Parts: sequence; C-alpha cells; structure tokens
Amino acid sequence: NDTSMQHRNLNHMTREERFSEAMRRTLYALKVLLPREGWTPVGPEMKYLARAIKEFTFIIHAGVFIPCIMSYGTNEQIAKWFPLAADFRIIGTYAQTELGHGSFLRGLETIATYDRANQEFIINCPKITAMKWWPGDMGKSANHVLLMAELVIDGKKYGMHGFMVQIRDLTTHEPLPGVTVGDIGAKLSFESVDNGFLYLQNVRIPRENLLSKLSEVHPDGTYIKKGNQRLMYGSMVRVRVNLIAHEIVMPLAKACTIAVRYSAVRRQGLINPSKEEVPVLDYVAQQHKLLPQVATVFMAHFAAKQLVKMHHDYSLEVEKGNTSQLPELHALSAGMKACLSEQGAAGAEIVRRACGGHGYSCGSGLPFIVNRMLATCTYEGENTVMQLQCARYLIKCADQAKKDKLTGSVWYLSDFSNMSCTAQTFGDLQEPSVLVKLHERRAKCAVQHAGKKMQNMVKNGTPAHDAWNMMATLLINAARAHIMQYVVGTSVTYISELSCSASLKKILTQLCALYALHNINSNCGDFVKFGCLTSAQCDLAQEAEFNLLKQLRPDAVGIVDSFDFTDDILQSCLGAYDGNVYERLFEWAKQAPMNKTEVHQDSYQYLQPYLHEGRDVLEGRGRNSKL
Ligand SMILES: CCCCC/C=C\C/C=C\C/C=C\C/C=C\C/C=C\CC/C=C/C(=O)SCCNC(=O)CCNC(=O)[C@H](O)C(C)(C)COP(=O)(O)OP(=O)(O)OC[C@H]1O[C@@H](n2cnc3c(N)ncnc32)[C@H](O)[C@@H]1OP(=O)(O)O
Ligand SMILES: Cc1cc2nc3c(=O)[nH]c(=O)nc-3n(C[C@H](O)[C@H](O)[C@H](O)COP(=O)(O)OP(=O)(O)OC[C@H]3O[C@@H](n4cnc5c(N)ncnc54)[C@H](O)[C@@H]3O)c2cc1C
Repeated sequence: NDTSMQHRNLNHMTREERFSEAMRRTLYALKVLLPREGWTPVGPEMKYLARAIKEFTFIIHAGVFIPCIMSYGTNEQIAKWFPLAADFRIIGTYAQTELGHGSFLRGLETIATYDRANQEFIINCPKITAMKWWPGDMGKSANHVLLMAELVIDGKKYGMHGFMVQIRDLTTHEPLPGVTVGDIGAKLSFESVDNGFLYLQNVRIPRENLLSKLSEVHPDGTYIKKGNQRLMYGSMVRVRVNLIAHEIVMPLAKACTIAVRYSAVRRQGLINPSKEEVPVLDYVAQQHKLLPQVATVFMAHFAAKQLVKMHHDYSLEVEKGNTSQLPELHALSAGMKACLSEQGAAGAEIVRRACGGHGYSCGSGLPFIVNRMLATCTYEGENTVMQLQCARYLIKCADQAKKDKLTGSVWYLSDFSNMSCTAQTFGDLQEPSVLVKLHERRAKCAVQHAGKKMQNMVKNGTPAHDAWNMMATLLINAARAHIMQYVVGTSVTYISELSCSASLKKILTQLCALYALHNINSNCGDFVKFGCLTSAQCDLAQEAEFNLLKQLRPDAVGIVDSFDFTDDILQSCLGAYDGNVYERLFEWAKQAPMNKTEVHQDSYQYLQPYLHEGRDVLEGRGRNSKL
C-alpha cells in the first residue's frame, strides 16, 4: 500500500527510465523493508521481494556478489566486505563471462599476474575477447566486481580465482584508471538491468584482494591450495539452486495466473451450437495448454524445495570439510536448472499464446515474463552445457551401478527389480507409485542406452571424446529423463508427507499426476522404445491426462488464485483479480505515450502533403496523381 512501491507503467517507459525506476524502488525497498540488523530479509519482506523481484535491480549484487564473498572470502575478508555490501555502501557484481568465453571457463583470458615486489596483482584483459561481458549491474551501477581471472605467478598458470576489484571511484562514481566500463545495450529482457562490459588494462590490486578461502598467495609468491578447488565453482551451484524458485517457478506461476483468469473471462465461439459463447477455458484444447503448466509450477516448486534443502545440508558438510556430496549436487543443480528453465520458458510461451491477440500485448504482462524466462536457459550455465554436465555424472554412476548399490538421486540406476508396467485402465496410470516407477525405468534405460552406444563406438575404435560428442543428443535426453524422474519422485513424496486437508491433497495429487502424464505423453517414444509402456498403455496414458483436465477444470481459477499475486505485482490487464479485462486494456492503451496528443505531430508532418492532395481530389480540385 506504499505508493512509493506501486509499479509504474513500465511498458510506456524508455529503457533508461526503467533502469532509474528499478534503482529507486530497490533502494527504497531496502531502506523500508529490510531489518537493519542484518541483510537477509525474512518473512513477509522476503516473500514480497521474491514476488516483486522483476522490478528490482542489484539482483546480482544480492543474489551472487554477496554470497560469493561468503563462499570465497576468509573470515577477515568477509568481515571487511560483507557489511559494506549488505548495506549497499559498495555495489558489486560477479564478473566471470567474457566476450569470447562464457561456457568454457578454462578458456577465460583475463589474467591476474602477481607482482612480488609490490605485493600486488596486475589485472589485464590481453585482447578484446578477454573483456568481461554480460555481468548484471556492471555497466553503470557497480563500483566493485568479483573478478574471475587466471592467476599467474612467475609465468605459471594456477587456474580461475576470484579477486575483489574496485572499478569506480566511491565519491564521483567515475571509472578508475585502467578501467573501461559501460552498458552492453538493449537485450531481449532485463530492461532495467545494466548488464555491462569491462576492459581492464594494468589495474593493480593489493595481494589481500585475492579471495583466499580456498587458496592463497604468500608475500613471496608462494601459492597455497587450501581446499577442494571445485568449490571455486560453488557460487554457480548456489545460484542455479536459488534461481529455480525466483526465476522459473515464480514467473511461470504469474503467467499461469494471468492466462487461466483470462481464459475464464474470455468468451469466444460455441461448443454446443444451441448454447451461448463459452469461456475459452471450457475448450479441452485450452485446458491442455494451460493446466499442465499450472502443474509444472507446483512440481518445480516442490522439487526446488528439496534441492534447496540438499544444498543447505551440503553447505553444512562443506563447513566440516566434507565435499563428498558435491558431484551429486553439481549434477542435480545443473540438470534441474537446465530442464526446468527449458520447461518453464516453453510453458510461459504456451500460456501466452493461449491468450490470443491480447497475449501479444504488453498490457497482458505476458511478453515481459516470457522474454525474461528465456534468459534462464542461457545464464548461470547454458542449458546444453549443463545437461551434458549432468549426463557426465549419470554415465559415471551407471558404470558404478554394475558393482555397487547406489544411493541419492541416482539410486534407481542400480535397481534391477522388475519394473514392467501392469496398468490395465487409465485410472491405474493416475496412481503416483506407477508414475514414479515409469519415470525411473525410462531414466535408467535412457542413461544405459546412451552409455551402451558410446561403449560400442569406443570398442570399434572411435576415440572416447568423439563418441561423447556424437552421442550428445542421447546424453541430453538421459539428463532430461533423470531430472523428470527426480521431479516426479520428490513431488510424490512431498505431497504424501504434506499435512493438509484431504481436498487440498487430492488437488495436489491430481496436479502431480497431470504433470507426470503430460511428460509421458510428450515423450511416449521413449516410454515405448524402452519397453516401459505398450502402445495400448500409451492410449490409456492419454485418456488419463484428458480425464485429469476434466477433473481439474472446475478448480482451475481457485488453484491460480492460491498463488496470491496482487494486481500490482502481476501488472496485467488480462490477469487482474476483478476480471475487467476490456476496460483495463482500453485504459492501459490510452496511457500510451503515442496517445498523448490526438494528432501525432511527427507522423502528420510526413503525411500532410499526401493527405492534402487526397483532400483536393475528393473535393474535386487537383489531378488524381499516382503516388
Ligand atoms: C536487492 C533486492 C533485490 C531482491 C533480492 C531478492 C532475492 C535475491 C536473491 C536470490 C536471487 C536468486 C537468483 C537470482 C539469480 C539470477 C537471476 C538474474 C541474473 C542471472 C545472473 C547470471 C549470472 C551468470 O551467468 S554467472 C556465469 C555463469 N557461467 C557458467 O555457469 C559457466 C558454465 N561453465 C562451467 O561451469 C564449466 O566451464 C564447465 C562446463 C562445468 C566445464 O568446466 P571444466 O573445468 O572444463 O570441467 P569439466 O572438465 O567439464 O569437469 C571437471 C570436473 O569438475 C566437475 N565440475 C564442473 N563444474 C562443477 C561445479 N560447478 N561444481 C562441482 N564440480 C564441478 C565436473 O563434474 C568434473 O568432475 P569429474 O571429473 O569428477 O567428472
Ligand atoms: C541475462 C543474462 C545475464 C547474465 N549475467 C551474467 C553475470 O552476472 N555474470 C556473468 O559472468 N555472466 C553473466 N551472463 C553470461 C552467461 O553466463 C553466459 O552467456 C552463459 O554462460 C553462456 O555462455 P556463452 O554466452 O559463452 O554461450 P556459448 O557457450 O558460446 O554457447 C553458444 C552455443 O554453443 C553451445 N556449446 C557451448 N559449449 C558446448 C559444449 N561443450 N557442448 C555442446 N554445446 C556447447 C551452447 O549449447 C550454445 O548453443 C549473463 C547472460 C545473460 C543472457
């Protein structure tokens, strides 16, 4: 209810206006919302921030830079930089990606050379491809970067390390000497974020600015390793875990709220010719577009909660020096981020398209969501690269399963029990336990299939790296299958353990079954190819899905209302709670800058000669010239 936090009409703003507005809102929100005694917003504040996150800036500062200080800094470095960053007295970003490299981190070219005489690091981008490119908040806002660069001592390379580098003067905000920095220009989304470029030439930083939790350089240049170097990749794991809730589940829930509410209001066409026009939500085709996406919101939410818990437990173990869970967590977080962002981004576009022409209007709020979700498929690990990382782990586990009983998310790879499906009716295929088993079997077969293909190629003389490259598509499918069985399995467990009313549990169970069946019907080739289902059972799976659409239709609006988004956060003429779609669209359009005047002077200036000639012809004067 604080007018300072009411959303402005962002669609009618320039990019620079949106950048400034996001800065104003974020700093106002932090001043008002966050408890002074510490940075972490809790309770309603965090819920509000997370739901309104789309119009905040400094997300990299908050979601990546600060957590990196905690992960990579020594206690002294945390004590120095955390309070400054938490109170926004320094603004930072995570500068890793370069113009020439984003996925292949061993190819990064920015160099930090140790200068023993002065006990400093000299930071250089040796060529244009080494320039840092993309980091959020870096173009105009950040005055510090957590720079990921190759450490070099006496000509020897030690790999990627994190360095705290100040890039702007804390008083004038001007770039410091040797620093060329700016905004990378317009993008598909994130209009309010100044993703930037950063070219560093002979920038000197103190030895103490090497974040030294995992390794350090002594004054004489001695390099000391202090822990599992793969923890250097730890920030990416954490962000992949965190972004699922904030950047996939939340936006998809908003898109579904808009599309389902609009579909309940929008009347178009007839089902029974003798009756009146129907709400488009009554069309099974529309239900088939929308309701599986609503189900995805819940299942991704449940699976993400489990992953966050796993990451939290792992973090506690790392503090005790036990990093044994890291390979499983890396594979799962990489796979989940890739597969759920792929499903979420595709799902947001499906529900946008289901709103017809008005879904193409920015007034619906949907293009903003769709474009923003597309970025989740690229940042924090490009999806293909992440799926291959997940597959790398699965192939290793499949080999190990031949001699060991596996545990954790890959336990099913060593389950050699009879997994054939005995479903005779579509009701059998709505059973959670049957759906879990089907997904486990499909995943196991997909992993073994990819592994076998590669083994046969290697046996026939193909080098292992070529076999890997040629089977990449099968490996990616195996990663997707693994994640789907994880999402279905964790959701079934989560719902069964949830203490809630029987009616709510029934709805959640139906949504879970709908998610699983939609996945089966969208990938039935795998389920038949791997002997999980017969062709007749595939027909039953389709019947089972259609039956669930019918059962869930009456509750569709109530289910999305339960996401509890305010109109102000949704920013949608189609999804407002009162359903006054047409009045809101007309009001919204009238506010467009184009409608500031009845006659648009610029366009009139160009049209005037033609209009006057047309007038003359119509009024019988002048010749009927050819334009
Ligand atoms: C202020 C108010 C506002 C509101 C605030 C409210 C909330 C904010 C809080 C939270 C918000 C939450 C989220 C917000 C975040 C995002 C939203 C917005 C913007 C997005 C920001 C984006 C940032 C970025 O994109 S940062 C850059 C990301 N880049 C990458 O991910 C690079 C990907 N590439 C790699 O990781 C690596 O190159 C590779 C592909 C893994 C290959 O590495 P390489 O060394 O070559 O390894 P391999 O040879 O393949 O494998 C070797 C070995 O290592 C293991 N491995 C690899 N990676 C990891 C890892 N990460 N962890 C552990 N182990 C790893 C690998 O498995 C292998 O092991 P093996 O040998 O045993 O098999
Ligand atoms: C909105 C946004 C915000 C971002 N924020 C930040 C940030 O704050 N900090 C930061 O450091 N970076 C940031 N990034 C950069 C982001 O991390 C990189 O874009 C991402 O890691 C992908 O790397 P790339 O762009 O080099 O793509 P590439 O790796 O060049 O990908 C191009 C194509 O090559 C394919 N490919 C690449 N490697 C392989 C492989 N081994 N096997 C098969 N196919 C492969 C990919 O699948 C893709 O199809 C951001 C990017 C975006 C879009």
